[in-house]
Amino acid sequence: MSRLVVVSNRVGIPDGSARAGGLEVSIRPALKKRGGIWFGWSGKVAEERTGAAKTVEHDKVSYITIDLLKGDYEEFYNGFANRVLWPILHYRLDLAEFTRRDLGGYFRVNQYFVENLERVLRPDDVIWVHDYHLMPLAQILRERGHKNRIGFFLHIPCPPPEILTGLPNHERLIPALCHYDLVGFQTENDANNFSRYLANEVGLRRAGDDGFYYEDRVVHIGIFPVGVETEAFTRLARRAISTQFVSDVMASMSDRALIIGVDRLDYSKGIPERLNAYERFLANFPDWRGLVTYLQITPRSRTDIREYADIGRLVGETVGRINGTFGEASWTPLRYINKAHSRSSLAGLYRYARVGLVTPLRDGMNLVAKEFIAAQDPDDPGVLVLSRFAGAARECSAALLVNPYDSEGVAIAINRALGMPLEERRMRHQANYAALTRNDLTQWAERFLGRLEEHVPAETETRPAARRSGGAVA
Ligand SMILES: O=P(O)(O)OC[C@H]1O[C@H](O[C@H]2O[C@H](CO)[C@@H](O)[C@H](O)[C@H]2O)[C@H](O)[C@@H](O)[C@@H]1O
Ligand SMILES: O=c1ccn([C@@H]2O[C@H](COP(=O)(O)OP(=O)(O)O)[C@@H](O)[C@H]2O)c(=O)[nH]1
Repeated sequence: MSRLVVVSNRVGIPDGSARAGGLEVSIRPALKKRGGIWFGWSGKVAEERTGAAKTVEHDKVSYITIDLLKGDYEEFYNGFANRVLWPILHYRLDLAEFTRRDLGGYFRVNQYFVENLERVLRPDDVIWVHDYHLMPLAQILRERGHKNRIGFFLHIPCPPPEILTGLPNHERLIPALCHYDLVGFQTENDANNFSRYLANEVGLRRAGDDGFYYEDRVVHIGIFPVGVETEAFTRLARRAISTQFVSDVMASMSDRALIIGVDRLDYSKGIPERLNAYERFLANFPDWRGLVTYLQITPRSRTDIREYADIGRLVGETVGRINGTFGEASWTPLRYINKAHSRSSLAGLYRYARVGLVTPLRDGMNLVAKEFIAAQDPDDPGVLVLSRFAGAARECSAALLVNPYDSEGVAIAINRALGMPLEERRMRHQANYAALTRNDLTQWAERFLGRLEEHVPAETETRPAARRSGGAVA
């Protein structure tokens, strides 16, 4: 079996810290099983380029990281990746702030990744690149003569061509993905949007059921919804429920029903809209006042970006308003926490909660939704209220699916979840849990890598040059 080299902006070095972010969570077990290299950013900003990558060896995996310079961090991470690609791929053209300087920084850092990566690359390595930070990586590697099999997985949504074409320089960025052998998406919708873009905007010709001819090669497209380690997470939750941490939370609840939300502080997660829905719930279903507590765990994220600071302020104000309006001396309706929690603590809280609120405005997958399901006691499960715009809604269709923009509808769903009869809760939970076991995290990685490795090596799979411009292709 070839050596696996995973490349992503974030690298999950196993240092025991609680970090919020699904990409790290999803890659770690796959690499642990197969071994290999995990290459990416250290998360540190350095004064100058030393050129030295740092390596940590742990359990068959070499974690190799490089620092970014302040300018790289600003232009690549805060700039083009998170102020342009993140909002646009989450359907928020209105929030994108494009500058040519940031675009330059994006390509410069991708080039820097490649220069460091090729020091450790072997010709038969299988390279798996993750996420929107590194879209041009394969093109740069190919231009430097690397013929490895290279796959790309997009963890976040891919919007329709009508939105993608609003991305400045989309003509350079999106077709760059065709230098990968396999491009994977979370849902059918994302994959179809990408295919429509390639067919209609780039004018590529289809190659079989799942690919397109591009220059002298074929790019394959696949759907690989990220899963969780379902059974392991269930065991974690079973153990965590009796820890001191969860016992302390329970004791503080005075038998009130727990509603829980866990999200990075990100506008894509729909937190203000969710809080408005909770406010509506308290207003429209007054019998529940004093009987529920909503706990929102929201670690800060991307704090140097204005939109993230804005959303932080808005959430803080909304929490204050709700507690001020509905709170009593003996009851706080809403607890809002910015501290990141360990997965074990979260697992225990999910199991104890009666309702999980996962209502992003748009989300690639949302692992919190799947973890909430995995954590439940099958004999007495809580209910998941889930946005229809989260990738997880495809598989977890037995959740109460809601439109996160409709605060009254979400309020009704919260009321329904809290009052749901045991039989219905069990049926919904069983259906969702079965969907998770059909596609857990190990299968996700195996399916992606299996598909990547089943194709003949890139250099031998050549086809006639594709049409590079023009209208739709049948
Ligand atoms: O690295 P950060 O800027 O701190 O952000 C954290 C991660 O957020 C995003 O996660 C996504 O991947 C999840 C797993 O597939 C998916 O469930 C979720 O819907 C996505 O939003 C981002 O894609 C990662 O690159 C970041 O590391
Ligand atoms: O305090 C926290 C908050 C979140 N998470 C984890 O971070 C991941 C978040 O992934 P998700 O796909 O829900 O969203 P993302 O943040 O990647 O957009 C999940 O595994 C959470 O359990 C965590 O470990 N501690």
